[in-house]
Amino acid sequence: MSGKLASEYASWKKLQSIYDAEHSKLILKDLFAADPERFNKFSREYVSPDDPSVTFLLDFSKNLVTEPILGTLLDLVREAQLETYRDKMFAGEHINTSEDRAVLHVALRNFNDFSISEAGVNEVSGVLAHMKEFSEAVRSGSWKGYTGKTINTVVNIGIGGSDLGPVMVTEALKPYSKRDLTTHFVSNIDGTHLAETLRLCDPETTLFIIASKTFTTQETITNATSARDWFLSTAKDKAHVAKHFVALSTNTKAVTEFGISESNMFQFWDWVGGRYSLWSAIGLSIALSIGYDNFEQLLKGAHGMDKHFKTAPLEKNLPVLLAVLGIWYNDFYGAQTHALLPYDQYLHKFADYFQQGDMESNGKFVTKGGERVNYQTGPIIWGAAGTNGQHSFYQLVHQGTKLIPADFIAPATTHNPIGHSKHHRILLSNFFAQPEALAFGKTEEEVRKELGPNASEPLIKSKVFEGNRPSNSIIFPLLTPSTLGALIALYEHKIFTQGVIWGINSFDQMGVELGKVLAKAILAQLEKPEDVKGHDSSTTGLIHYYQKYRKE
Ligand SMILES: O=P(O)(O)OC[C@H]1O[C@H](O)[C@@H](O)[C@@H](O)[C@@H]1O
Repeated sequence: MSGKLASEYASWKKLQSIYDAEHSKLILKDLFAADPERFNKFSREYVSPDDPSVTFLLDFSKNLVTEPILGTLLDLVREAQLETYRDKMFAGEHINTSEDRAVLHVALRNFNDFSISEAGVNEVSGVLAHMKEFSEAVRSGSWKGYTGKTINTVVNIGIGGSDLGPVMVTEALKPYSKRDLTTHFVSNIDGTHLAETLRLCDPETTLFIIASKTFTTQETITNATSARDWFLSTAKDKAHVAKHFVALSTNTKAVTEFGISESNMFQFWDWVGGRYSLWSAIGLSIALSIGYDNFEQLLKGAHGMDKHFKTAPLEKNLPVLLAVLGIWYNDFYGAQTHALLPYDQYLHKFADYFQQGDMESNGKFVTKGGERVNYQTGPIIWGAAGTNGQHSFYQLVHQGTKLIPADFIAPATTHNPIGHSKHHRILLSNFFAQPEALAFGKTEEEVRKELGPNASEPLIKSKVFEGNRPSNSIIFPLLTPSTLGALIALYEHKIFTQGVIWGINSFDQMGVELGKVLAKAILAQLEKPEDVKGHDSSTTGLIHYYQKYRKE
């Protein structure tokens, strides 16, 4: 972000020559054998500066790095002036240059430690107070529906950043949820998503949260309008909307035009990016589900990680370490993807969440200065909760032809210790075993020994695990709101660090625009075949086929 392409940095060039000269010699088995201190050197324990109970261990010793390589990766961070850009972000400078905006999700969870002067920042506590008051009223039953009944169902209507964060966190923190308040999330424009959700709802006891930063997103406004129609088909009187619809948005005008009064609107600001917005009013469904105090713990956990990111030296700075390890594989080893593999069912949406968080942030081929990069930027993020993935895609991770760096994430203690934690011990035995198998594999010699003299050559070859496949492991005591907050912020700052090194703007999302524009144009042509104009033959042919078979 210093105006240069990352590939022009001296440290980048040095990393390339190290990779060329040494990568064939970087064998995890040998690295561990040569240094009994490897785990101690390449692992760090995070303890929140605010609360010692918020802690986790990051073990990155099973990565294809040595101390000199890590040192050079950190030189790259220095050359890219990460610390300067980080401080600019925390100070509220407009680092989202294409949209001329500050990037201040850290201000949403700032408990007076950072002084930030940007319009709206002084309104954060007022919105939080509104969220507290409202969520407590709904949860206590004092907020009534239009027939005087207590609300027992919440439907969040939003998409992208106005959906994925709340979904992921309410799933992750289910043990803290009010079990008699059901939360649903409707995002897809496919009417099936809304229809199947409304089947589970009673208009007298359902609260709709319309979550949209812009309040212009086609999917959300269409779903919200249909939800309101469904509600009014029973409630009849428009005045009842006030008890059943609230909005989370930056766009007061559009919210009031939709028919939601300003008093039922929870504000946020243009310096909150959609994919960084779960900490804002967009988190209302989280506060409703787990209670405001737990929501505040989530914010506090993230704030502790913000302080760590802002003050820890680079070699101890966990987001920075994750970022440079990712760069090593993405830009030098040619890895295309990065897997997030939580061994915790509650985190089953974690990878989905960071698909947007990472790929919408760093999926860019142009630098902030407008130059096309000549290196890889954001990785493809994917993953699933363990152990399900083991019975699905791990075959390729272990024995496929691709290098797939992965983060294994697990709690030491489960919220559901059934069978005296028997399930959890089995789960964790897999959490420990998979990175071990990936790193150290199984040699041909070992396979031969195991199968005995009569085994066929093809069978022997098929059972060899080459190993040397890198991973990080993150383990923490228990998945609490504050620990989850810290984990999310860890990845947010990792993404920030990588974006700074690649010189791209991690905070705009121009790439989602073209499809939206084309869909609008096509929507107007769907009625009659003769209206279908201006497309290639493939698109025209597809639309004509649809027109032939559509029923309504
Ligand atoms: O909250 P909104 O304005 O409805 O936007 C929802 C989503 O729209 C687009 O896909 C992008 O801009 C996302 O970053 C955003 O999260």
